[in-house]
Amino acid sequence: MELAEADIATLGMLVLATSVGVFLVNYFSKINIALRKVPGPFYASFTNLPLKIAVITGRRTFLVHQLHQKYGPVVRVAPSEVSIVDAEACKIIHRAGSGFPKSPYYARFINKPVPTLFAMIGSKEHGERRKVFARAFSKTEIHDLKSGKADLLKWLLFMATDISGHLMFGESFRTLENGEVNDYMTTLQMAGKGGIISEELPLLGFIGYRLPIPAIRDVFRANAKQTVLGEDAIENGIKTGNHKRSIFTQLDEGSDALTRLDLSAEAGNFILAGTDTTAFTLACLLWAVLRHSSLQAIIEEEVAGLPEDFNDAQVEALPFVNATINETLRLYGPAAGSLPRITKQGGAELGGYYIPESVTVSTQAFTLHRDEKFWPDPEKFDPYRWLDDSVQEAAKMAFAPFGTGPRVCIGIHLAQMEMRFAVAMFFRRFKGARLGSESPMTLEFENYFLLKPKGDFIIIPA
Ligand code: HEM
Repeated sequence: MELAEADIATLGMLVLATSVGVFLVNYFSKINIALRKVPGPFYASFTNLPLKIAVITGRRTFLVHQLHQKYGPVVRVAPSEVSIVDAEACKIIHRAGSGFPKSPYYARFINKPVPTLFAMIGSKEHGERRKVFARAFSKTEIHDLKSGKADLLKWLLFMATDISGHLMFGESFRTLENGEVNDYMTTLQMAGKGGIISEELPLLGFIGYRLPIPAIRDVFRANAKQTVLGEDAIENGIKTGNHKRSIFTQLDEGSDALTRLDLSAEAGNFILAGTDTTAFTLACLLWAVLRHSSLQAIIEEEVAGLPEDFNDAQVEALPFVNATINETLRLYGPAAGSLPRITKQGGAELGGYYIPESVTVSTQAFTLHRDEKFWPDPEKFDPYRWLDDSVQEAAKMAFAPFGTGPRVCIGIHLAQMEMRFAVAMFFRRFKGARLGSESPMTLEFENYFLLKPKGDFIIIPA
């Protein structure tokens, strides 16, 4: 017994000594000394624990936003991570040839031994892969490809899933028709959360993957399963010949170098990147508009003027519909959290501070989109601000819902077209619809990389 107590005491001393050692090494490291001038909470100079806890509880973007409100546009959020929302500095970090590669953080979005467009780090490798997909995702090609009570988010996810199926595999998943969540959707919903928690807490990921409790185990297995489903869909498409009508037939020079493994990895990532993003944005848009009957009336009037067989160019010409989509992306953009990059060799001067090399610098549109310098009364959902010419300057400096520079979203035209069509169709078909009383009064989000609106979004047709 006495021996056990002595052992515990020794162990305690060891843990304490190790913690003090780690603290001292971190505190007096070159990076820490260089970053001391960067404002931020004291803990950030020696631990990333509060940030980690925020990540695994789905609150990272909001913690970082609070820190910016307290400390300004450049904030140290962890020993070797600085968050930057100074508009000029964000441009420096993301522009072509900036020398700030994506951080290894993006590896959590792949589940294959091959990197994908989204996760590639090297700019040469990324440039080559981007060229292969550039034309297929261009506005012209995307155009040519398209030939009681309702749970809004569910139906929007059905829509986005079916469109993704069409584009990636030449075949719809038919979830809209069947009205049922399929295996692919359940997997997608879990993949983001499972991947991020496993990356932050590998031991929990390891145990979760093996737990005999399906509800928990499936969350940690979703990433791997999503890849298998992607492979199956590609194989099926090839067998049936349907893939000939998919995005993968529009590829440019260099596509010969893509293996079957590359294709299914890219397909898996495209579906992940393109499904929830558009569905979440549309859910927020409909929620925000249906809460303001005056906005609803203007949109209903605009879309009522479209011909029966309207096309995308005609919806793109409707000022209020487009202003409303932009305003939704500003306030409720689904990918507005941190986009981490690594500082280049020799470090850089960003937002008035010297940041040494090899430090993670993350920028977040969530905060940039609420900067009063550019967006007066920033928390107000106000599509009218987009009808004023002066908004152009603000948008150039501080509007980046799809990212900017060479890593800007490749699906931007697809997403915008999908959202324009969905808005036009909804407000033509469901004139006078209203939100059910179950719907949330204010929007709150769960943040596992994407910002997913919380709550039931119930629509009641007129
Ligand atoms: C409202 C809808 C969407 C939003 C807000 C959005 C947002 C973003 C953002 C912010 C990035 C930059 C990430 C970074 O720099 O770290 C990005 C990249 C990307 N997005 Fe989207 N996205 C949307 C829809 C789509 C769709 C429909 C696809 C379809 C395939 C897609 C595929 C991708 C890919 C592959 C990348 C990586 C591009 C590269 O690194 O070259 N996204 N997206």
